[in-house]
Amino acid sequence: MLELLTPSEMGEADRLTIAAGTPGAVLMDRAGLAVADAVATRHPLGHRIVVVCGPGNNGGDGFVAARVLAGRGYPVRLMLVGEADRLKGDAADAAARWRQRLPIEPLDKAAVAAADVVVDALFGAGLARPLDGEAAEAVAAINAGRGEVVAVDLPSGINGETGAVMGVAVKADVTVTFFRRKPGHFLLPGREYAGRVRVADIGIQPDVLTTIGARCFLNAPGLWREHWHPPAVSGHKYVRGHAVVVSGPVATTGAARLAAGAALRIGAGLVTVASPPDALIVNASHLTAVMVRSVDGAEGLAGLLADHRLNAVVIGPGLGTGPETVARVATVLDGPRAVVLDADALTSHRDDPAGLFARIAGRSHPVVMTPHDGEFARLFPDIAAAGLPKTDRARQAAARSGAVVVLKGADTVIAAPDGRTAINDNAPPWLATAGSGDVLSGIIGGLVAEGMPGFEAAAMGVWAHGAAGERAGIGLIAEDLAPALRDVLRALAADAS
Ligand SMILES: NC(=O)C1=CN([C@@H]2O[C@H](COP(=O)(O)OP(=O)(O)OC[C@H]3O[C@@H](n4cnc5c(N)ncnc54)[C@H](OP(=O)(O)O)[C@@H]3O)[C@@H](O)[C@H]2O)[C@@H](O)CC1
Ligand SMILES: Nc1ncnc2c1ncn2[C@@H]1O[C@H](COP(=O)(O)OP(=O)(O)O)[C@@H](O)[C@H]1O
Ligand SMILES: [K+]
Repeated sequence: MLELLTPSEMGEADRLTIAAGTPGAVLMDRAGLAVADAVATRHPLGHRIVVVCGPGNNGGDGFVAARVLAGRGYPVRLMLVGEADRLKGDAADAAARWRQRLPIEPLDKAAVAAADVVVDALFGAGLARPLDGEAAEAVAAINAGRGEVVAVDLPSGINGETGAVMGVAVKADVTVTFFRRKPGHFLLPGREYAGRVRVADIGIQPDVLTTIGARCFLNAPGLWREHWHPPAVSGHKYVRGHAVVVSGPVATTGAARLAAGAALRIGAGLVTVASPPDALIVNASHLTAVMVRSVDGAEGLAGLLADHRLNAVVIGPGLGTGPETVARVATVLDGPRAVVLDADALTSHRDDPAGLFARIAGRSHPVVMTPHDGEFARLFPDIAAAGLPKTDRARQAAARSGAVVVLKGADTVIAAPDGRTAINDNAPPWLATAGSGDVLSGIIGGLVAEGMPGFEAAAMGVWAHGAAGERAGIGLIAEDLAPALRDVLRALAADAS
């Protein structure tokens, strides 16, 4: 159930289902019934219900829900934004059945304001342009009301593919969507408008997903858990990989240590900080379980990495930008190891991103990049400027670079070069704190050292980082994250057994 379908993919699911013999009207009846059930489980008989319908099939679902709820004895009023005689197809039929017993009213703002529950059936997958006029007024009235708001499929005004607000949008408490959730439920700002998202089965068969080629997922353990193995009874540290984190100069060593501690905590068997000689004393005096080695420049790094048991490298946090960093990145990418590129390792390639991508091309070991928006725009300026949904930005960047791209933020998107994307939704706002990104790069570095494939390691890393942040709670500083990973791992291991 982790697939997320864009409105056009959902339309395809709809068409395939209808072509296979289920009439559209049946799908609409099931959708409307699911909405009615969601309202009825939350509201006792007697609660006043207002259903606000739009001109398309989202409105059609609203007509069905209104009829079902009225049939169960709720006081229901239905208001249509648009002309009743312009309704078409299944929606027109659903409207006709409603009208056999009760009237279609124009928008009555006072009634919307006073309702115990408002069903938002204005627009869903068919939203085509920003809302204005009466539709925008209806949204304002719904948002001003005191009752609970139950949105049909999407909060009206939210773009189901991008999560963008098209002019204005309904703030829902609950959104009832059908078959599968949509990217717009999780990409910001959509996530803040959707409330709790419920998925209703309306009889669309999962095999349509293969035909559609659904490639976007919600980031949750089901996406990667089978690729993660808790320590085995017969295991030892040498089977869980050896991660190297490259340290910056004496004044900026903390980032590498944060990453190294996280790599060890997530489960890498051994972790070494590769330290410039003049920073060795600083690193050594702060590290215990993490090892430290004195490594001078790109050449020194090449010497350390000649030992191929050191199978994963995290490079970038606190490193400094410039040709020396470019040279070290080239060294790291030139050999059989997994690589996580973060922060200064990314920014240092702003003048020659293609040179970096050429080094990544054709590698058989995973490369994961973890840019925030600023770093992303330095490496992929055209993609950043094209106004694409976040999922498409990350996907295009992964395809171009050959790396797994983790485009960070409150709604981090993970994308693989093969086109898969995952949207993360578990990161609490207090994760946005100095050094938090360094910890993330270390977590992912630890997971690729353990042998996880790049996409799954990146997705699990982002999820575990969010879960650790949630467990540590408000007031978190980056140092708190690695300790909090213990609880996260314990729960995952218990779940896997
Ligand atoms: N797919 C499925 O499997 C199933 C789908 N189902 C349901 O169908 C919904 C999709 O229905 P849909 O395609 O009719 O689109 P919908 O969201 O009602 O909007 C289109 C209408 O709005 C209009 N319009 C658009 N933007 C506007 C604006 N800014 N301002 C004003 N008007 C605007 C547009 O007019 P036009 O652009 O043609 O002028 C058109 O009239 C989906 O969300 C789900 O609830 C379920 O029944 C079960 C199975
Ligand atoms: N509003 C937010 N809510 C949740 N997580 C966030 C938010 N803003 C940023 N993050 C997360 O915090 C981390 C910050 O990383 P980064 O920008 O590299 O910061 P730093 O360089 O200080 O470590 C990323 O994992 C990012 O996804
Ligand atoms: K809606």
